[in-house]
Amino acid sequence: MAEVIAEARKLSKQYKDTKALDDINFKLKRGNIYGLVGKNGAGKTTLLRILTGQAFQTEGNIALFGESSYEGLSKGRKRIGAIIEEPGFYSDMTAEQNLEYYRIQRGIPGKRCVQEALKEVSLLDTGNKKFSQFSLGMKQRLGLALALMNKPEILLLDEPINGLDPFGIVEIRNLLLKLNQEKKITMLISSHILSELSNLVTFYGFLDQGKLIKQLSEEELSAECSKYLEVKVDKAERLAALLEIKLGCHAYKVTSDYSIHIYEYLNQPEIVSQMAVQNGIGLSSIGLKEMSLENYFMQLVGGNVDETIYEK
Ligand SMILES: Nc1ncnc2c1ncn2[C@@H]1O[C@H](COP(=O)(O)OP(=O)(O)OP(=O)(O)O)[C@@H](O)[C@H]1O
Repeated sequence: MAEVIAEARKLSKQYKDTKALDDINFKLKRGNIYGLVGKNGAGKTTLLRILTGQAFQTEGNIALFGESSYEGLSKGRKRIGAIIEEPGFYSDMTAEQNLEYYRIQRGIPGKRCVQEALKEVSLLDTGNKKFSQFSLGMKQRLGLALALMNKPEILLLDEPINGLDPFGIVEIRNLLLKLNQEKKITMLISSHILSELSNLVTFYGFLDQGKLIKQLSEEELSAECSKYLEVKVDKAERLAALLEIKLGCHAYKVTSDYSIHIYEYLNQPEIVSQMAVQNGIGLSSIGLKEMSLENYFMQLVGGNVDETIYEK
């Protein structure tokens, strides 16, 4: 079992009129890339800010590396790198000059860490180029270099992919994967776009109006978003019984009295429809459906959309 290196227990944060976090329980395990997904205002930044000590909870507590005392948290925070707000880089300074400025300001000993961090994010060769001449992707990577300077074990990244073009998204995603796999850095990454995190995240938490409404692994999410036959009938329970008895099929989910999702026979819906009709079940429709990541998210946080591939 992987070690829990950051944890929130019954964590709430009340701003004057807003409950930004409401009874959050979550665990970040070593080696994981945890994706925190929620619409704007869901509370993602607030959670990250509490972990870094930039904000304080009104109820509950947090633990870092198993420690929840004031001293323990201060020590733990030295092992974290974070990009929560856009770091204020100087536009007329180079990548190296900007990092050197922050190195001194933060009291990080040894100049070498600047070059090492720039190397990690492939910005060593930017030479005299000023920050103002950087692409958005380069600016994001410099932010990441800043967060890497203290050789963190955990990276907390607030919307690191926001605003990037598709090329920039792939670049940052690959970089984060490399840091996770080669440097064994555990990550907590927030986003308001679920699909941005795919191919990157190992565990998801969905935050809505301050509540962590669902947590699941990448495999579980893929299974929930897989293709299925949606069958609308007059008696879903009876169809379920027939699926088991007549077809030996257990891969189904009854979603209402009149609807059932079947994860087999995707290319042979007629097997299901014939069996239903032959056994006196009223069939009103059968169609192949697939839940996209964004639609899954919408369904969780209030919308209700899905995609039909074909309808019979
Ligand atoms: N300093 C503050 N004072 C009052 N309310 C705040 C403060 N910071 C955040 N909030 C409120 O708390 C709620 C959660 O905000 P938070 O920034 O954590 O959400 P978020 O999911 O990160 O969204 P976004 O991506 O838009 O930043 C919002 O309703 C926000 O308006």
